[in-house]
Amino acid sequence: MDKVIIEGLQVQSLIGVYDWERTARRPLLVDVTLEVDLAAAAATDDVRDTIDYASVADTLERVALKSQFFLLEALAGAMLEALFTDFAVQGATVKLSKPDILPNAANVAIQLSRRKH
Ligand SMILES: Nc1nc2c(c(=O)[nH]1)N=C([C@H](O)[C@@H](O)CO)CN2
Repeated sequence: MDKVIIEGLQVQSLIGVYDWERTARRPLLVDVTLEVDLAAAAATDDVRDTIDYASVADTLERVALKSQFFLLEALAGAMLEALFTDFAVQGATVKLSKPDILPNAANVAIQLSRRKH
């Protein structure tokens, strides 16, 4: 299956389990892969025949900004829901990274994948 991919998209969200995390939004990084048939766009060279990755980025930024989840899993789930609502995708994977949160780790992340049923 063809894919539309965004890597390292920075979004802002109020997120975290602990009180000290719930006073201000923090930056998160999103990697997203959308499963979509790109044959038409490859043939027509027309952005109207594909999924515009700028619109995908807008959706992800909006979901992150308006939410106040405790867990990365819940935010990733909300992002997947919005992606399936806003775009004609067959499947999607969202990886959410929370950099600089564990002193002895380069990164922490969760990844959720869903397919259209
Ligand atoms: N699987 C997860 N584990 C943890 C999360 C999370 O979102 N998913 N979050 C936290 C805290 O909020 C963390 O950011 C601070 O230690 C802990 N574990």
